[in-house]
Amino acid sequence: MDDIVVENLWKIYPGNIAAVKGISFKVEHGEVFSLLGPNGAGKTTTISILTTLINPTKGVAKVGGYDVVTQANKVRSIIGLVPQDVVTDDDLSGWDNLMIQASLYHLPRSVAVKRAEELLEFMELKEFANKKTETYSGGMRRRLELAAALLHRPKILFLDEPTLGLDVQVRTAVWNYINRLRKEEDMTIFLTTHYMDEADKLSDRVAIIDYGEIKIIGTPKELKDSLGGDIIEIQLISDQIKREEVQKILSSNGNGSVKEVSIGDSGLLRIKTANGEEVLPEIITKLYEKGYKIKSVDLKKPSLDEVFLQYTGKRIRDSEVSSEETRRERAIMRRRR
Ligand SMILES: Nc1ncnc2c1ncn2[C@@H]1O[C@H](COP(=O)(O)OP(=O)(O)OP(=O)(O)O)[C@@H](O)[C@H]1O
Repeated sequence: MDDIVVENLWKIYPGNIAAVKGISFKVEHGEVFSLLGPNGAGKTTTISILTTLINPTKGVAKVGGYDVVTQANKVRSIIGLVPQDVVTDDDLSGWDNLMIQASLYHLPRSVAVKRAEELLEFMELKEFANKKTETYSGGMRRRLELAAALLHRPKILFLDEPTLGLDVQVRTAVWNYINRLRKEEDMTIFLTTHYMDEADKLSDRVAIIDYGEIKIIGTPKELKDSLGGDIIEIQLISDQIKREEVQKILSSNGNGSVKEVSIGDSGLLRIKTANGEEVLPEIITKLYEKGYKIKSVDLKKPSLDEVFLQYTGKRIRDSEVSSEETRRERAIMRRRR
C-alpha cells in the first residue's frame, strides 16, 4: 500500500515564485524515503504541503489515503512532524514539553504519561526529563523533538532536515534512533536532507530535487549504479607517455569491465569500470612493467554526491550547508533569549 501519493504537485508563492513544479512520487508503507536537494530546492515546501501546513497551488497529494487539502484533519491525526526549526520550549523541562505536545493531540493523561516514559527511555533522555531544555545539547533537543512527534503513535513520520546543524557524531547517533524506529515500529518515514551520506545511510529510496523538480528517484544503490561504476585515477610521473601503449594497457583489463578511459596531457589516466578493486592492480602492474612511474592512485566509488552532480550539473556546496546550519543555530539562539 502507498502511504504517500503525490501527483503533479505545484506550489507557486506570491510573486510568481514556483517552489515546486509538478512533482510526482509514491512512498510505500514501511519505507524510509528521502527528498534530497540543496537550499531552496523545494524540500520544505513539499513536506509542508504533505503535513497540511500549506496548500498546494495545483495537483494532488494524499497521505495515508487522505487528501491533504480536503481531509487535512484526518491527515494530521496519523502523522508526526519534526520541523526544521526548534520547537521545544526552553523554559520547560523535557517532560513538560512532552505533556504539552500530548495535550495538543488530546491524549488522555494516563496514556500520555506512559508513552512519554517509554519514549524518553527509547531516546535515552530519561535522566534529563526534569531538566529545562535550555540545558540540552543540540542532539538531545532533536531526540526530544522526535519523542514529541511520536507521542500519538503516528503511522507516518515526517522529518525536515533531522540532523541540520548537529555535529558529525551527534548526527550518527540521531541516525541510529531513526534506524531503530524503522526496525521496531511499523512506520513510514519521509525525510528531507541536503546531506548525501544521510540520504544514503537511512533511505530505502531517494528522490533528488532541484529547482522544484524531481531529477531522479531510486534506491541509493540504483542511483549510484546508474553512474556506471567506479572511477580510477592514476597520475603518472613520466611526461613521455606513449599514448597508444597506455591506451592498450588501460583498455585490455578487467575482462571487459573497463568502460571508458581517458589520458590527460598532464599524465592523468581516468578509467571508468564496474569493479575498480579488480582492475586497479592489473593496470598498475602492467604500467610498471612498461616502465611508467606512478605518482598517485585514487579509486573513487560512486557516491550520491556524484549522482547529484550527474543529474543537476552541480555539487551541493559547503557554503549552502553552512548557511543552513547558521540559520538553525540562530533559531536556537532566538529561543534562548
Ligand atoms: N513563503 C514563501 N514565500 C515566497 N517564497 C518562498 C516561501 N517559502 C519558500 N519560498 C521560496 O521557494 C523556494 C523553495 O523553498 P523551500 O524552503 O521549499 O526549499 P528547501 O529545499 O526546503 O530549502 P531550505 O532547506 O533552505 O528551506 C525557494 O526559492 C524559497 O525562497
